[in-house]
Amino acid sequence: MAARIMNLPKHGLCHLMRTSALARHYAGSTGSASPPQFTTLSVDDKTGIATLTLNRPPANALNAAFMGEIARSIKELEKSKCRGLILTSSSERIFCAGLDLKECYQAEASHLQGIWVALQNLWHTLYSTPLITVALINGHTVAGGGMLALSSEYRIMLPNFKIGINETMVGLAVPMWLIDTYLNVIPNRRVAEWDLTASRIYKSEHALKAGLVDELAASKEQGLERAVAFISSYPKHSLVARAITKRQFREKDLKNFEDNRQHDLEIFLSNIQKPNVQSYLGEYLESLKKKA
Ligand SMILES: CC/C=C\C/C=C\C/C=C\CC/C=C/CC(=O)SCCNC(=O)CCNC(=O)[C@H](O)C(C)(C)COP(=O)(O)OP(=O)(O)OC[C@H]1O[C@@H](n2cnc3c(N)ncnc32)[C@H](O)[C@@H]1OP(=O)(O)O
Repeated sequence: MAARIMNLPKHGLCHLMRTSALARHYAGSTGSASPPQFTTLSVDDKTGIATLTLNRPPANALNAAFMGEIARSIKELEKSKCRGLILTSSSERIFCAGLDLKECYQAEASHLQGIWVALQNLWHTLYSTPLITVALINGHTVAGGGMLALSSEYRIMLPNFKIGINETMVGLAVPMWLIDTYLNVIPNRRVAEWDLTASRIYKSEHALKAGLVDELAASKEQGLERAVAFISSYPKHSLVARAITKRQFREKDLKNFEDNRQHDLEIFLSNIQKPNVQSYLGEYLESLKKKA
């Protein structure tokens, strides 16, 4: 396979687009269009499949710059001839630990707003992309990390890791757009309600049984092979119709989100700044440190 790192001359436009009008326009909603810091992107010339590797040690915790970078890469890939995207992690233990909680602790309102808007934009971009998306979950993925995995179309996970949405455990409600995303994967409302209210975290093997992930792979290499096989299973001639069909399935969720985007931001800002939530967040961060 002739994979290229960062340059996409045959498939076009990805990196040229960082300075194009579209990239500048997009930067308005996904953060500044500075060069990638926290991800690497490679595209296989033969298959047109891109692999975006999350690389923000130690936990791939999501801050605004990181989320903006992921969202911009997706938008750029949409403009190239890429057919599919594999999301994975450079870490051997953690796919993504969700929002960077250190940046949510005792932060200015404007900073918190930037984080939440970036999270909203990232969700919208990934959930609505016409690209065929696969999350290759080669480590733990919780909260915002669970969001990345669940917004993708297909999930391949390595054994012995954790996946789930644990927001109620950190004292906060799960937003409607994430409930809709969860239901798109686990349509059994009772199970979904139980999982999200109880902050249920699944081990890989149980996640497979529950339908939260689609396959387990023994290694990252095997997972990559399976991800390529999944994306390649869609014949080229079906891609446009496929993308329209995917969009139709997700349209209602996207519209609900757009209708409530501002309200969702206000709820987050109000909750995250509450003294009891901040105090709990401080303790939670200490507990993460003490584990080391
Ligand atoms: C307060 C919540 C804010 C808003 C939510 C409100 C509502 C919205 C609801 C849903 C929308 C979706 C968005 C959700 C918001 C979030 O994402 S909140 C994030 C919640 N995340 C977590 O609770 C994960 C915490 N981490 C872990 O459980 C474990 O680290 C993990 C299982 C991922 C990996 O375990 P392990 O391999 O043992 O690693 P360590 O625990 O040792 O961690 C390694 C280092 O990474 C640091 N770290 C881990 N997680 C975070 C994090 N989220 N932010 C910042 N830093 C993190 C950890 O401290 C270690 O650092 P060190 O090596 O000690 O320096």
